[in-house]
Amino acid sequence: MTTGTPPSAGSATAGLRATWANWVEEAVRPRLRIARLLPSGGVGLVVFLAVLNLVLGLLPVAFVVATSTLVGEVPAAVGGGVGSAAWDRLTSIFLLAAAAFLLTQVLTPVGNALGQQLRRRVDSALRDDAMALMLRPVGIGPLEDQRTLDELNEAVRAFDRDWGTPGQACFGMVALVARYTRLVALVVAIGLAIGWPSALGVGAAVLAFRYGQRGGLRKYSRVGRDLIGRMREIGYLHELTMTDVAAKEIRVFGLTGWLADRYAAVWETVRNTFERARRRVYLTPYLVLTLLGLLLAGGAMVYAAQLAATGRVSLTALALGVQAIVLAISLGGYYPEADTSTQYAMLSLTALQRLRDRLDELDEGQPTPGRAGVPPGTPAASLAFDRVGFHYPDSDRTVLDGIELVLPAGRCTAVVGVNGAGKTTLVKLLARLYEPTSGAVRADGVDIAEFDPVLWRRQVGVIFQDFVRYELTAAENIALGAAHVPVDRAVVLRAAERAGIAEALLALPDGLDTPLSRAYPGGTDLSGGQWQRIAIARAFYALEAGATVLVLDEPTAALDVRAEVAFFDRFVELTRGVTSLLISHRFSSVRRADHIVVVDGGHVVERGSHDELIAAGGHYARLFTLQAKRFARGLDAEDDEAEDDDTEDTAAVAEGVSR
Ligand SMILES: Nc1ncnc2c1ncn2[C@@H]1O[C@H](COP(=O)(O)OP(=O)(O)OP(=O)(O)O)[C@@H](O)[C@H]1O
Repeated sequence: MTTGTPPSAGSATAGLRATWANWVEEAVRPRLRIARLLPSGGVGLVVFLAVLNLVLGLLPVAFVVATSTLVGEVPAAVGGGVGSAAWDRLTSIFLLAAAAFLLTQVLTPVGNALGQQLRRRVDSALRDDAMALMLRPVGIGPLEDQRTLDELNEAVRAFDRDWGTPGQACFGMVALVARYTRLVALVVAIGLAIGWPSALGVGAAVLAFRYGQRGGLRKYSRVGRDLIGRMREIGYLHELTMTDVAAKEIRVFGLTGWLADRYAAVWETVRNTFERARRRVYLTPYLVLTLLGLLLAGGAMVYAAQLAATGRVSLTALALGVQAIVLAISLGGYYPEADTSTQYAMLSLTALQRLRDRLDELDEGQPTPGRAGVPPGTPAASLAFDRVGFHYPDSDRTVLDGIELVLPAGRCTAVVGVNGAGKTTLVKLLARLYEPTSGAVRADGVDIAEFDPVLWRRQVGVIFQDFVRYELTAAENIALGAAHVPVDRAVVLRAAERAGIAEALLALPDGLDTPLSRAYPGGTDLSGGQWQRIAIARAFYALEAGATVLVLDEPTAALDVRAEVAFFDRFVELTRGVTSLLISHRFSSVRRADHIVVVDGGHVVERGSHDELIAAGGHYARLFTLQAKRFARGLDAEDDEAEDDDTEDTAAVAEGVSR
């Protein structure tokens, strides 16, 4: 025998509580979020639209009341004849009904046009908000965090289409004033005409229909959320097929059939899941609620007919009751102006809120906007990584482990190390895209965290390995190295010359003004190596605009071997007096640097000049010799396929590395 409270009672209460909490979370809070957006559409416009919708809600009811009264007045008017008081009353009521009808026809498009204005204003304000939100982090940690990117993806989906936007949901919310005002007025009309039990029954039937409709839509949208991974895969496969990026490889490897099959299979899974969900979510509730609604509305109709048959209601009351019931029941369906857009907007706004929460959560440990200015000429003595330790957020792996590294001002320091050694991470810390987890980066002894990041970054010209190929003109691509100063064409040209790309750019159809994308009229695309030179020119432009530190992360990865040797031969010359940092995993490329640092396992394992390091016979010497031998044998995997005149280039490198 069991004793105590039956487990079912407690679990039923807990279940109810969970359902309630879930409903508040999914249906109430998101609606409040939509409501909070309304003021951004303009308070005056919102109030005007609300009043307009109130009127639009009442006009059809006025029409029904007028036509019902008209029906009741007909016998007396016909009896009295034209010119009688009853006839005049009939005419006046007819005019009233006509006015209600015409006003509805005139005001509905006005409401729609103003509603669109509300939609545009709200969407534009929200888009600006979302943009500001993503530009808010001083560092890039949040932008490299997958959860943040997922939330962002979900939030901006609302802006990627022109339906179902939060602005449209605001319009829909105001339009609901018309729907529900009409429902209340019709229930009152039914109550007055044929009695309150019928009125409440019809009102309940309409609300039950509405609940079924909206609840179904809510549950259905959950299916979409559960399928987000599949939808992402569809988007990815679509992009693979429809863009030129993967076109070569797909054909060379014969992947077209595989891609088409996979695309079809994922779509089929998604379609089947939605189909099953549609049946589950809509069919049973639809049948139950329709039955309930028909019973209640039918009951009210039958009751009205009985009243009429026994002479307990007037002709006017009967006409009013029947018309009001029919009109009210028509309010029990889907509201195209509100329902779908509200549901999608609720999902987007909830995702936007989660994005905000996630960014707040990630704020801890992120670079903060320091206030101090950067003294002119910094660094005058050195830039130093002072026992810097670092691991990426959400990762326990130590990338830098108390690293000590000094970049003497005005000299060229090279950091070399194998893939994954942490070289790019050093650059991210130097540019304050992340904050060290321990230790500090110091410029002339001052922790750079104290500087205003915007001012500090103007001081540092950085070109990353994955630099951006802006779909802008060649001149703009270079001048973006210092967007805070007006574009100087002479400087652009000089930077292009230093990077060895000026001649190629001037030969383009519009010279420096040629858009570097085939997506624009007169535009052209460049080769990988030419793009890399554009990026290098951007860094030179930053130097001309006042930057004192130059950081190039794998600047020659896309250059051919001969060009790489030539670039490094000139680089030290061109940047004399600049504090420069060259990052490379190719040991042979940095031998001309004043100072070479070898990073491995989060530590500096060796430092010195090329000759000193070779003489030391350590890590650097071993890897340098290994790579030089590979060059000499023409086996360097990164280069051997790039060359037309392979032998000549290999000789150039072999010569370069052994000089
Ligand atoms: N955003 C990130 N989140 C988590 N781990 C990261 C992130 N970026 C890099 N890492 C990890 O940090 C380590 C160091 O990466 P980093 O890019 O600094 O290496 P690297 O020396 O520049 O390599 P390569 O020569 O291949 O460019 C690697 O193990 C990498 O996987």
